Amino acid sequence: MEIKELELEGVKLIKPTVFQDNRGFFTESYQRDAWLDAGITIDFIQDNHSLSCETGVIRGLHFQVGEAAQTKLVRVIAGAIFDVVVDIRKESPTFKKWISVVLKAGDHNQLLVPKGFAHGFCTLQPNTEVLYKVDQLYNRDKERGIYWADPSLNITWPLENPVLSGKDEQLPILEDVLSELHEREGIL
Ligand SMILES: Cc1cn([C@H]2C[C@H](O)[C@@H](COP(=O)(O)OP(=O)(O)O[C@H]3O[C@@H](C)C(=O)[C@@H](O)[C@H]3O)O2)c(=O)[nH]c1=O
Repeated sequence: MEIKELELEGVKLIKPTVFQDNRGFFTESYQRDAWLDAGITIDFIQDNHSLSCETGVIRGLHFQVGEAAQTKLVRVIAGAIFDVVVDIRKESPTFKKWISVVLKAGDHNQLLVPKGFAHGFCTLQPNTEVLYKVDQLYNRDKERGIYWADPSLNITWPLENPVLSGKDEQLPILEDVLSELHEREGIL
């Protein structure tokens, strides 16, 4: 297993060991003790799985606030995504900075998204399936989102007219999300 620290503190790319043979491959896509030994001391309690049928679907940018904030461990088992992580911690030296990673089926890479970051992705192929583990349960009241094309973030998505959910179409820009959370300093 290899772990690469990416440019935003705490965001890691994890490459598990993969055993190839004449039948295909085998990999331990998650093994609690090995991941703990590698410094990923997170108690994952929920697994999520999404299918996006078309190329050019954007899901995001999403996060949960307060006690419901989630660490996510993201991987792709069919298709490919342009995966984006944005630092939304106001006190962080990298506040509003984002990074992207292409995750695709067959490369087995996983992206660790810490609490305090918004997450979203764009599908690069049809029928893309994303699996991710989270360390807090889904909480509809605590979920928030940022509009994918927020000009203050300047994310260079690989397309201009994505397929979005009705919810994601209506998301506010980061500045408005932060004003809404103003009363709750430190919530991220
Ligand atoms: C995320 C989530 C959604 N749902 C439900 C709510 C809704 O009816 C349906 C679809 O939800 P959404 O439209 O929010 O799904 P989606 O847009 O795929 O949301 C996901 O996007 C990516 C980028 C993330 O980072 C995730 O944390 C999550 O926010 O599934 C759950 O029951 N549990 C969950 O954990």
